[in-house]
Amino acid sequence: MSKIIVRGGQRLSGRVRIHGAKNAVLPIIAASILGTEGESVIHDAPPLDDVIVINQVLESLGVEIEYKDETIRVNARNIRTCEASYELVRKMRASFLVMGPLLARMGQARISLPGGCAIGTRPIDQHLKGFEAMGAEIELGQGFIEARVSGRLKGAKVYLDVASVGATENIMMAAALAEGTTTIENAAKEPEIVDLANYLNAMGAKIRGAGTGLIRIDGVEKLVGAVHTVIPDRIEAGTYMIAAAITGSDLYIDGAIGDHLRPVISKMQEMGVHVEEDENGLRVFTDKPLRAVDVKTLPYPGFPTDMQSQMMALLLTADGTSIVTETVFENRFMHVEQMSNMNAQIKVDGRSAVISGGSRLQGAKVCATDLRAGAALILAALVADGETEITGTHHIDRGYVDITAKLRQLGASIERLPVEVADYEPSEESISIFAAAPSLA
Ligand SMILES: CC(=O)N[C@H]1[C@@H](OP(=O)(O)OP(=O)(O)OC[C@H]2O[C@@H](n3ccc(=O)[nH]c3=O)[C@H](O)[C@@H]2O)O[C@H](CO)[C@@H](O)[C@@H]1O
Ligand SMILES: C=C(OP(=O)(O)O)C(=O)O
Repeated sequence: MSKIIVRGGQRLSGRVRIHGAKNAVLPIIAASILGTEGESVIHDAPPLDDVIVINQVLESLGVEIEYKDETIRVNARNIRTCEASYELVRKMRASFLVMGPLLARMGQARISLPGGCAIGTRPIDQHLKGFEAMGAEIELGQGFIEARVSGRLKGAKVYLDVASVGATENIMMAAALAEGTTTIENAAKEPEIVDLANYLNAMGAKIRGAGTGLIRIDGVEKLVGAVHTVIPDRIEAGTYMIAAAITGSDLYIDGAIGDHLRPVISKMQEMGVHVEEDENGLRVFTDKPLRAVDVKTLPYPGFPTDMQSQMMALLLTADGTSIVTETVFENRFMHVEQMSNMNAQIKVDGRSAVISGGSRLQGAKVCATDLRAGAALILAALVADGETEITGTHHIDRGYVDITAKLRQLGASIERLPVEVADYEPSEESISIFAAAPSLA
């Protein structure tokens, strides 16, 4: 266990390299299960705890994985079991993404319930609705979800009640090997969906419309290993864009794709931040005090919920009052209490938070309650007076490669220290993102 110590007040400068996207590589690794022949080679796989966990899930199924220098080689010719254990699935919700590929290839899958998490209940009803529409029988019991189909899954018309990223991915992977055509209406449009579809198509799938609300998948009989390079992480890029703006610095975000970050760029420009785009990345800098703006999270291409807490950190430094409305997850304001310990002036009213900008942030002892909350606390700490100590760093390690080293190299005063178990409050278990009861509703 470790804690991160930040001493605020340093200007940053230079360039920071953006790693491959966590939320793209996880479904891509899950999809590699579908390759009955050949090897998949996945480049730019970021060295993150979540990537290690999904690799372990695949290995537990009998898939051979080699992970070296940000490249993963997958040989999925032999699947030994169709059951993903509680021990692994509890570590990471996205493990549930192996359900679609296993069901399509093996005709059965038994996965531990992924459960809710700190940011909301996170049901999986839309995933299951899609599998059922394709002919699967679903049984729930003893903390497991079991899905079976005799013969192949059948193509079906699936309308998603919510444009769920995970359900779109799981159904798309299952449909790739189904008999006949599947359409997903009200599909999620995130760039990570497009990246997954590109990988599946390289494996031999026939998917059209990924990135729009209507995806059409003509099922094929066989998929084979393929070579793929994962897209850059737009949320990691957005986090460093805010690091530049909050510290009044000038940074080059190497590898960021402007098109994937349109809502973040627009909001930051509305605040008075300068963003210059070229083919290799983005330059972000400020030359005047920032203005307050209102932000509402929405599915892509709306403002990403995964950038909400970092944006809130930036709004704390703006002139005036901002309102942030979270519409994607019902409980994603846990950073507010931690930020309040740093003298942030924020009032939460249901799904909205009213942020009074301009009060000086003070260093404090705070806890990362989830991944992006942790990133936002680091950002706030970069401009706080004095020292901030952040625990709960295992959440941050799920989604940011070497965040302390990257920020230090840009000029931040930041270090990671080991933490004595006795000093660690609240306990890792009690803030576990998997603590809440599972929900299917
Ligand atoms: C690994 C990964 O890619 N994680 C991302 C993914 O999570 P994830 O795929 O879990 O998020 P979803 O898009 O599924 O969730 C969006 C909303 O839909 C609801 N819902 C979802 C599924 C379902 O069957 N029923 C249902 O009601 C959820 O409770 C939530 O309110 O998209 C989220 C929304 O952009 C991001 O915050 C996560 O970083
Ligand atoms: C919520 C996130 O991830 P996950 O869906 O893996 O919990 C995130 O990346 O911010």
